[in-house]
Amino acid sequence: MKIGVIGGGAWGTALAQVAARSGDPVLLWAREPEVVASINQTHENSRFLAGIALPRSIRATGALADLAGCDALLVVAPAQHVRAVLAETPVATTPLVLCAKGIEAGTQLLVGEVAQQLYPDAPIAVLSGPTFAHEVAAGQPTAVTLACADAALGAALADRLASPSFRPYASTDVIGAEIGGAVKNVLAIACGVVEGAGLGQNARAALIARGFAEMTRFGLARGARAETLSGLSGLGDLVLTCSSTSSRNFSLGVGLGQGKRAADLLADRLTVAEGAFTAPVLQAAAAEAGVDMPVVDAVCALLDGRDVAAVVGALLARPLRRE
Ligand SMILES: NC(=O)C1=CN([C@@H]2O[C@H](COP(=O)(O)OP(=O)(O)OC[C@H]3O[C@@H](n4cnc5c(N)ncnc54)[C@H](O)[C@@H]3O)[C@@H](O)[C@H]2O)C=CC1
Ligand SMILES: O=C(CO)COP(=O)(O)O
Repeated sequence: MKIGVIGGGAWGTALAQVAARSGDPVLLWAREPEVVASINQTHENSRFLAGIALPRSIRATGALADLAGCDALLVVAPAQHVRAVLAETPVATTPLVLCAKGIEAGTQLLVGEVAQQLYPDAPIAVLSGPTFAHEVAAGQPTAVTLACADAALGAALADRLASPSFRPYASTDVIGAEIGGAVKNVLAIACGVVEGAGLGQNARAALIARGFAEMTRFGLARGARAETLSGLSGLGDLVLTCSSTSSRNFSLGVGLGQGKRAADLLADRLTVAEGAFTAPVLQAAAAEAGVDMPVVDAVCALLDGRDVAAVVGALLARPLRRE
């Protein structure tokens, strides 16, 4: 199975390396000419994944047309850019494995739904879980959810990507796998705020638990299965991203908690903090579905520039309720 990767950021590059562990050639499309040159000439992505030596079997291209002929495509562009990039990609019936974590602004579609809308005849899979790119690239043990409605194709993709340090778990719940990754990014911002504002470890644990309740309510309303939400792509990724400054979303929250402005924190960022884009879309989608998501609402208020103490105070002053 010849793998193509769409997106030469940290995660696309790490996944190209995962796919190359079999010894087979991997073709990676990157948007930036300097990334293409860096991978092809120095076998390193010095812009997005510096310090990791890549095998020569990974070749980079700046032309999406070159991906024609791949047997499966890993889609690793940021969520808000998946539609534009996929629209230029020769796909037809090639299986698409969505690896971005987010919800499209405007349409409220998960990235797998965007891909399905563009290519109704392409089988869709989702790869998601607790996966900091630099740990995966360094060969540290990692487990993910690999969800595909076609269980046989899901198993073939899992076999193709598995290695002693990368362990995919099969699922057929594509929606559930996507919702976990999209929602946890927003909750990670909230946990970063707790850190930045010095609110303590109790508050962080409470946010993880109550945030997971929000993820579950929203996920079930969108048709996700409870066991997927409590698995690697949901609770697993939530715990990872809510506990480490290696998370871009958590780090953004730390800045907000310190009273910095979202616009300043996001300006000139080289890397993507998906939760900042997902938060308002998720808030609107939850409101339309009649799902209560107070932590997500609080993150939106902070991204809009509201005062940290006022937002935290309002969250804690809500009427008491049953767990
Ligand atoms: N970095 C990580 O550890 C992980 C990231 N992800 C997800 O993978 C997706 C990609 O993130 P990273 O690889 O980390 O990106 P990154 O933050 O390392 O790099 C930014 C990426 O955005 C791309 N980009 C910027 N503007 C663009 C545009 N207009 N059109 C298309 N692409 C554009 C850049 O080419 C680059 O590939 C995100 O959804 C992220 O949540 C998922 C798991 C782990
Ligand atoms: O999705 C991730 C880990 O699973 C990466 O998280 P950040 O995008 O917050 O860095």
